[in-house]
Amino acid sequence: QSLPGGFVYLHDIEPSIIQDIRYATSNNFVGRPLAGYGAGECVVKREVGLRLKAVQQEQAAQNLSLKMFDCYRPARASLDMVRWSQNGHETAAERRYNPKIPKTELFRLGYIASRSQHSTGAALDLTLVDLNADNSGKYDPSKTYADCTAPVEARLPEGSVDMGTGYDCTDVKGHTAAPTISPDQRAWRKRLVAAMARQGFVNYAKEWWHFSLPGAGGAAYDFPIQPRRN
Ligand SMILES: C[C@@H](N)C(=O)N[C@H](C)C(=O)O
Ligand SMILES: [Zn+2]
Repeated sequence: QSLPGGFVYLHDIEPSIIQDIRYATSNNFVGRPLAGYGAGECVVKREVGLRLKAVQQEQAAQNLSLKMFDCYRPARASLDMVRWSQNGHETAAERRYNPKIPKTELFRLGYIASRSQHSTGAALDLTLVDLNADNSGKYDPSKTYADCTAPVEARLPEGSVDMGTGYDCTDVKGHTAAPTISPDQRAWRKRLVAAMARQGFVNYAKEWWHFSLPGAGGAAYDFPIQPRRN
């Protein structure tokens, strides 16, 4: 199954990496699947995939795994995010992701890009999973969770280590060097940043979960993400 532009399915390179591609589901800040996400599959440039495999192999020795939240993002999905930010209303469920900042400000403040590096295949959103921990908590759309800056027990469950905020928490607490997190949370962030850096990935200071591989990008793509064939 060939993809355009040298993209591959991460599962075909390293199936042990956990994938929870949130923009293919309703469990994200928009509250519905985004345009172009026809399947919850992490699609990456081959070089990016090989480096993720190396990170995964190193972490597996400590009983940890990477968990991908977003990989290649079709350009139409970013335009969908722009339209969402301008739709004139904000729900309580949406504000769980941006409790202090109106959604109309998220682009200007750099939390979402209208032309994202994700569309070039050079950017990734991810976290770490402790394979020894109880990761059984599942997101329940009928539940009212606390916002993404709340203690982990009160936030929506993500089945991953406690990084101090949930994924896509557009808040100063989500900044990688935020001073308001606990020593354990800081240690997890440092661990992820260091592991990714050893394979050349660079973290984005405003989002502990967002990394890019300098030089891996190039043109932005808009092909939809489709189910992987076995
Ligand atoms: C929206 C968030 N997950 C993200 O990836 N932000 C960066 C800035 C982007 O949109 O490229
Ligand atoms: Zn990102």
